Amino acid sequence: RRTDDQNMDLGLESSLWVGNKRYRAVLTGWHFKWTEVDKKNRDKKTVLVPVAEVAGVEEGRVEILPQKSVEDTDKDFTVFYVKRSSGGGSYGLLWRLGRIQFSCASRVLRDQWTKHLRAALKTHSPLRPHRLLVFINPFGGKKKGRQIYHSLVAPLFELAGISSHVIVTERANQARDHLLKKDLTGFDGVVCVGGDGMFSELLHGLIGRTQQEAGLCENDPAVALQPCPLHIGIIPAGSTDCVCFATVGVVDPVTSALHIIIGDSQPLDVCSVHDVSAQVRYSVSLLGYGFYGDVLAESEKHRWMGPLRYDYSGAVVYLSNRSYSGIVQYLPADPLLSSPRDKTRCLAGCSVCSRSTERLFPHSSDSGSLYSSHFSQFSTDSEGEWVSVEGRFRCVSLTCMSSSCARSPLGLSPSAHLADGTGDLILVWDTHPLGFLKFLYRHTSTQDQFDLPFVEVHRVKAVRFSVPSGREEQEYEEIGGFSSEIDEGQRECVDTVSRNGSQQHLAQRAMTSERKAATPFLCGLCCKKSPSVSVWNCDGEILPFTKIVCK
Ligand SMILES: Nc1ncnc2c1ncn2[C@@H]1O[C@H](COP(=O)(O)OP(=O)(O)OP(=O)(O)O)[C@@H](O)[C@H]1O
Ligand SMILES: CCCCCCCCCCCCC/C=C/[C@@H](O)[C@H](CO)NC(=O)CCCCC
Ligand SMILES: [Ca+2]
Repeated sequence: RRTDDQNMDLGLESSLWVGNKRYRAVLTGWHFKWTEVDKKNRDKKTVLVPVAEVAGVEEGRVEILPQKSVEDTDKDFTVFYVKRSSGGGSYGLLWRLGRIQFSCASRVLRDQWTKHLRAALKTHSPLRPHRLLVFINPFGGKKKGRQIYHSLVAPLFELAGISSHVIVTERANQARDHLLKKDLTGFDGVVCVGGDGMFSELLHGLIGRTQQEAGLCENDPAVALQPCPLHIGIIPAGSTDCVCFATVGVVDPVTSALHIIIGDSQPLDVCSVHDVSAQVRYSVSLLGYGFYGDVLAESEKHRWMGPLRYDYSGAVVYLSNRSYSGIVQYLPADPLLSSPRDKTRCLAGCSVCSRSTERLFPHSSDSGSLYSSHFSQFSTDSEGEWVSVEGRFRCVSLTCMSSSCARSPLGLSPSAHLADGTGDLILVWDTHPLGFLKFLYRHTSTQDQFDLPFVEVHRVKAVRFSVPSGREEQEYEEIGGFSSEIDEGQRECVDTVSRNGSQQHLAQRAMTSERKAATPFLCGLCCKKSPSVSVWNCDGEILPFTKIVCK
């Protein structure tokens, strides 16, 4: 890194006026600051803005939002920058467009300021995008995607000198297909205006395109995937917007637009989900079987309700009181490095994530080989020991990030990291309805949802899931409250660790007294037929297969 002294060629210092107040403005390369000076030449308040957070510099007195207006005066210039707002209890995560209009003593000085500021921007913000491909889903969330983009985002992109090619989608998967097939030359990034489903389309399109160009078959679980050269920007306009919330910290189109403008980026863990034979799917937030799969399947019938469909379907599925048999195998991550029960939160500059590259790819020097060495560890099962559990579950969830969203401000796994190469596997064993309600309710508060006797959480590198043989074909089974069949299921639950191919029995799970006490209550709720197999919810999309291998 160069120091400020070495950057004095970009520096500038002079008096400037804002209205009738005099300021001393200083540009040092990395920073632009202005200090009000009183009549006795004493310094008052200083505002310091990193050059990397300057969104744009305009000649004249300019306003952008809510509408653009320009007063073309030849001694004035306007600087737009990222201003952290404490609104909504988000402690500076909410960003607004700050604006200051300066007057100079002469036009020459004004031109010097605009020239120096723009040069500093080029030098100190080299990762800013110049050309973006924007996909708008006009039907996501509350169907406001187009309005959000045109009124809040496009003016900011224009200010920042970004040219955008906008496509309003006319069908599902259009954005994915475009990324897979069309010419992407000249674009520095892609943007989705929509929800998690739209993000997922772009993710699949970009990963697929990158593998195609590298001549790789992404459906082959043994293939080492190539990293994607393009970044994805998310303008939230969906129902859950979990990827946006968990990465940016707030769901706010202006904040997201500003992150895109200044070239911010956040690496993300992506989980590949393979069927036995069919196409691979990718997940970054929730891969969920049981409750979350059922909620999604139910909610698809009520899309017309908009974001409310999840609340309605959540209640319907909760009342149907289902649990499912399953065999879960997982490869634990190194417990010395982090744990899903620690109290860390993964934010920008997270120490676990900043060391993750080194840890995951210890012998590599460039990103191409980094990825190869990462995935080669999964092609052989030599690293670590697979743990196997079998029984009846309310839900089995795998999340690569916290998956926080407005419904669940701390998320499915509050201390999950965004880019540490691991996911958190949450096993919720069958329990009585009130116990499960307690588990769900804790997602909405700061209470630990893992501190319950029927919940387990494991930080993992890979997971396999299947249903016990015979179950796939069996479409319905009689549940009849906590019937003898469920007790049977409980007795089935065994934890095993496979060591050198041999299965070592660890524990027999017993039905807790809490569960037994709830049995009569349950009978009233669920004496009806229920499917024996659930579906997988993969970031809000239903997977057409049950048996999966994830890494
Ligand atoms: N023009 C379109 N018509 C119909 N469906 C579309 C169109 N464009 C995109 N889609 C699909 O709509 C689905 C849902 O979109 P999106 O994720 O934007 O909103 P959402 O489901 O309301 O929000 P969230 O995913 O955050 O819950 C996506 O899976 C996407 O493939
Ligand atoms: C008594 C109060 C009970 C309240 C229960 C709240 C539980 C909330 C947990 C929320 C977890 C969201 C995980 C994110 C998943 C997204 O990838 C996915 C796509 O947008 N959303 C859903 O599948 C939508 C899934 C919605 C589930 C409700
Ligand atoms: Ca992770």
